[in-house]
Amino acid sequence: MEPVISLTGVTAELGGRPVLRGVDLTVRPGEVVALLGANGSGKSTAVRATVGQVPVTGGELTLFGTPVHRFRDWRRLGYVPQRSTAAGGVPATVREVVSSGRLARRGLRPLGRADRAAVDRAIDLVGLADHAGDSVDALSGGQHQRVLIARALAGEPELLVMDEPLAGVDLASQAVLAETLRGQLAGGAAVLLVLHELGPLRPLIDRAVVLAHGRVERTVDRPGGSGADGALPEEPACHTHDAIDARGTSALQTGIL
Ligand SMILES: Nc1ncnc2c1ncn2[C@@H]1O[C@H](COP(=O)(O)OP(=O)(O)OP(=O)(O)O)[C@@H](O)[C@H]1O
Repeated sequence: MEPVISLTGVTAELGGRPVLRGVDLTVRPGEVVALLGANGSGKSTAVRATVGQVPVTGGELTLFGTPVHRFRDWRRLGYVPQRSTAAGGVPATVREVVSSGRLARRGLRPLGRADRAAVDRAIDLVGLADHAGDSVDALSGGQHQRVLIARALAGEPELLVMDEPLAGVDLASQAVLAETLRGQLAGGAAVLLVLHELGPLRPLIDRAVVLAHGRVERTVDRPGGSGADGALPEEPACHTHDAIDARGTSALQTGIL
């Protein structure tokens, strides 16, 4: 089956510094791949390169078989950026922000019945039906994150790319997201997501890819499976710095990160 995302020896630079130093990564239809790694290891850059926001300086990156620089079919892809970079200060309601997720599908046509139904479905899926008319500025951080997820879902994408979708989201909402993703997967979607903790998404993940210094350090298949117990700790600490306690000794015994 043709991969929906394929990175082969991908390099990228930011501010003149190499950030991705030859990343290989494949996501096939229906797969969920998690990108893990310490702060600064290149996770967000890999994701942003995948959605065409960071230019690739070497190697090959294809989306649905097309080199990313020639890819135009963005309606097939839903993107949830890191929260801090998204929609800050925009005076819009939840429904308006989520409706913008239909843009790539409908262009400049007014919202049709199918568009409105998809928007309502997405808002419902993330549990914000009671807040659809609220200003996003009035939402909590975790609710805001759910709006961004709903915006991506509203486009009914074949591929979801999410940068830390669980950041600032409480456990109950993480479980809601896991259920939502399960529904997307049942519909055949593929998912690439940056995570700091696998949390309730663990059983859904086909492959965990750990980045270090802009390269793939290791790959763990089926981190939720029984055979992966030794490879992934119960709940990986994702920041190397977090694993160092006040005395400067490592608090992590078996962590992959
Ligand atoms: N705009 C920029 N200009 C220069 N360097 C940058 C820029 N953005 C990020 N970097 C650097 O690129 C490296 C990778 O950053 P990236 O955001 O991809 O890491 P990350 O793994 O997603 O980290 P985190 O877990 O903190 O989100 C870091 O060393 C960072 O300092």
